[in-house]
Amino acid sequence: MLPHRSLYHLAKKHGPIMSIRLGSVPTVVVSSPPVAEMFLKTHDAVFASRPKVQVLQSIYNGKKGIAFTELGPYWRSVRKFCNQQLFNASKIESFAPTRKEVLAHFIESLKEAAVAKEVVNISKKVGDLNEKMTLKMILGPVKKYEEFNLKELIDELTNLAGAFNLADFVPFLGAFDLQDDFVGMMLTELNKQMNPDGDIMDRNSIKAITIDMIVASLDTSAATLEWALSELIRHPSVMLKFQQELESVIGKRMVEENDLPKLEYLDMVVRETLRLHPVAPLLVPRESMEDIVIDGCYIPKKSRVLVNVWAIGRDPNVWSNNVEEFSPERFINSNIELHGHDFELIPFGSGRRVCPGKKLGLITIKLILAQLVHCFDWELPSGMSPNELDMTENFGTSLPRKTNLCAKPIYRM
Ligand code: HEM
Repeated sequence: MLPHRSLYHLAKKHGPIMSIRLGSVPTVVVSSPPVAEMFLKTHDAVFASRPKVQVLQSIYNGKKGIAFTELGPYWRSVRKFCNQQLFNASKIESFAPTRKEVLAHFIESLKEAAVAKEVVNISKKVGDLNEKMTLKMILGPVKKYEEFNLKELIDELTNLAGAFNLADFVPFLGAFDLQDDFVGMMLTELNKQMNPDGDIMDRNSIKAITIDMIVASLDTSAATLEWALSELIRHPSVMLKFQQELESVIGKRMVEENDLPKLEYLDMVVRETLRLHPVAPLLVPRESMEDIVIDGCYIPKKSRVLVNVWAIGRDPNVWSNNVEEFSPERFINSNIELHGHDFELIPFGSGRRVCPGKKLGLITIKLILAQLVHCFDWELPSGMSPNELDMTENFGTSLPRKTNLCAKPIYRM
């Protein structure tokens, strides 16, 4: 059984704070919204660090990225820099034309598949599309990455992490040929903010941060998209309601990014998808920075903390008894949002380490999903009925479907 599922069943028996040992590491598992709030809000400062991941030490050649870096001046500088340079609203907005162009090509290729009555591997296609959109934004106008199957390399890297050797990796990254001006500018800015006695940033630090960013963004958005479309295919009445919203708000044209705030049902579909299928089911592990007692439970310094958001999304005290049912309607008149302040629904985490790519991820997911559903009906192959669709999860760096989602697009515009 996958870890988030085993821990969910254990929590039902032992409660929302469980202390377990993973090897020699004391580990605390959090499984309810009020307890998550205590860890990620009330005592966020104590739990905002990350444990050292041995494998990454060698992958990153002793350099640090952002996602697995301990709390301290280095992480603060990198996070501030990324927020300013990549995640601020105007930067995200400035890449809207790129997203539009890449998506238009994608829809054209699906239209061709529809004419040829072909079954499409949606998981793969959507993964490729998301990769193109994200890399153009993170790496900028760098051409060379297109020569590599980066996704495959990263998958291999994360799967074989134990056996991975950076000696092979650095030359490959060198081929990105990150422009000297860009790297130089980043280094000057970052080193300006560093504590003089602390780490010094160099080209390999930038590579570590860049890789972190790519790994954090690719699988997460792609897995969310394939779950969303799987649930829509399994629930034709939800699909229909969503298509009706698109028809009435958009009409017979492509969806634009500035339409997204008007699509309320889309927003509910995405919230419901992330409730049932949080792609980081245990968030990214935290580490406590001092001894602390929470709810009568003593937690020693350097304990690992796992927040089971998969279990929180199935808490019957919050979501009533139909927790396993995909029902976007549960969000009608609900004020449970994805901002990270409502602990009933925290697929992006919360507090200091909350996902900085949340806004970008949600725009990408909503735009692609709306377009796929507005332009096409989807039919499962070989006469398979919607309730026969396999929904098994596969545990990896994220929580994707075990089998690829394949379906036949039928153009409907
Ligand atoms: C569906 C999309 C996404 C989901 C569900 C997701 C989820 C998460 C989660 C759960 C965390 C850990 C939060 C915590 O510890 O409280 C995280 C961290 C992170 N995410 Fe995302 N993410 C998504 C998309 C993205 C995108 C598109 C990017 C970048 C372009 C990104 C970059 C990062 C980074 C850099 C971190 C580490 C932050 C830190 O440790 O300071 N994520 N994400």
